[in-house]
Amino acid sequence: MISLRAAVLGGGSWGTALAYLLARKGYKVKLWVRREEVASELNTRRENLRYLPGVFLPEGVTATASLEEALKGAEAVIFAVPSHAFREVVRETLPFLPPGAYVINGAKGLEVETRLRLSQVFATEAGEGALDRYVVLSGPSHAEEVAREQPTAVVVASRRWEAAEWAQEFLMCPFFRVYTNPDLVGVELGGALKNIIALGTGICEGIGFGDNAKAALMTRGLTEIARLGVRLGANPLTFTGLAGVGDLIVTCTSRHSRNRRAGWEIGKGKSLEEALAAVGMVVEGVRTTKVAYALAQELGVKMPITVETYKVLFEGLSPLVAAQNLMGRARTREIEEVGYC
Ligand SMILES: NC(=O)C1=CN([C@@H]2O[C@H](COP(=O)(O)OP(=O)(O)OC[C@H]3O[C@@H](n4cnc5c(N)ncnc54)[C@H](OP(=O)(O)O)[C@@H]3O)[C@@H](O)[C@H]2O)C=CC1
Ligand SMILES: O=C(CO)COP(=O)(O)O
Repeated sequence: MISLRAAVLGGGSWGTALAYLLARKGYKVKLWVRREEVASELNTRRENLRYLPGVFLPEGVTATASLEEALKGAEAVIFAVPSHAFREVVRETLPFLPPGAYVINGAKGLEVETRLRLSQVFATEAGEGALDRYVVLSGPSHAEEVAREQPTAVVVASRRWEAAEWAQEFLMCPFFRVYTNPDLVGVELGGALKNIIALGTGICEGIGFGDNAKAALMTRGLTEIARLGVRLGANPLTFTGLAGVGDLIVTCTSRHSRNRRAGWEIGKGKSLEEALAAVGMVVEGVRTTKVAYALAQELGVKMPITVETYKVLFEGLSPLVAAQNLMGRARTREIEEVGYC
């Protein structure tokens, strides 16, 4: 077995699951968390009680609150912090990033203030050339299942094949199958935008609607994800893959999804703040809805589900009225690009 050194940044559910996976591959893993007391609890208990209870960390994982220590000698640095913390953590990481190390980002979101994808955020901090070693990891992969070695298939994308293939080899193991895709833009957008639809699906379930409504939201949601994605330069085929429909299915249907759960709480009548408190973990779709809503207005892209979700989250629109608004839209074709002969 090849013994590599990896730094995983972020001790939430995803960082903990990825640290578990890499240690099971025989790598030496440093798991960086921002608080000293959390690092020492992880090292003594060997369990992340708050974010991933019931999973025991293999011996190869050592937690630390020092970025310098985490990054020392790392061949790969895996970011698993929420997207709103990504720029700040990248900035703090850069002085210690070993030259030649690959950067793999597992976060699924967009930066609210700039509306940038996270690879663009990375490039603004680390320089454009650093993207040659930057890889995004996405696809249907709930931490709770990965860390229990349940079969999972994901996708890695980079602007350089060599970097994507390196990450593929680095991450792949019998319970974690990794595909490559050259479409960095599409893979990033698929992972971020599906969370909006998962919130919508959760709301719909919370209201008490059935499976027909859920399937309609997922299908029409995919249409608007692809519309915005293509407008931003993505390959439409990416949205038929793991980072598109794959992640959409899992996030809209899984009991593990925090986005779906937050939506469900809202559908049941909770405010956004109450729903987020009930979930107690990151709900990326809330910020992503803000960004996608702004991009849709600015670029003139039709995204009715995103617009109604935005109004429910931020303008106090009743979920029931949002559903009526969607059902009452003017009649239209399913595939606008295909005409009648
Ligand atoms: N969970 C999953 O199954 C998957 C998650 N993802 C993505 O991974 C990313 C991380 O999510 P996840 O692990 O689930 O989140 P969690 O809510 O489980 O944990 C968040 C973690 O981030 C830490 N954190 C929050 N703010 C900062 C900050 N400013 N600096 C450093 N650390 C910070 C928290 O630390 P503290 O406790 O100190 O606040 C906590 O350890 C998200 O973008 C998510 O979409 C992708 C695939 C699967
Ligand atoms: O992206 C995920 C699974 O692929 C995690 O989704 P949630 O953040 O909704 O739990």
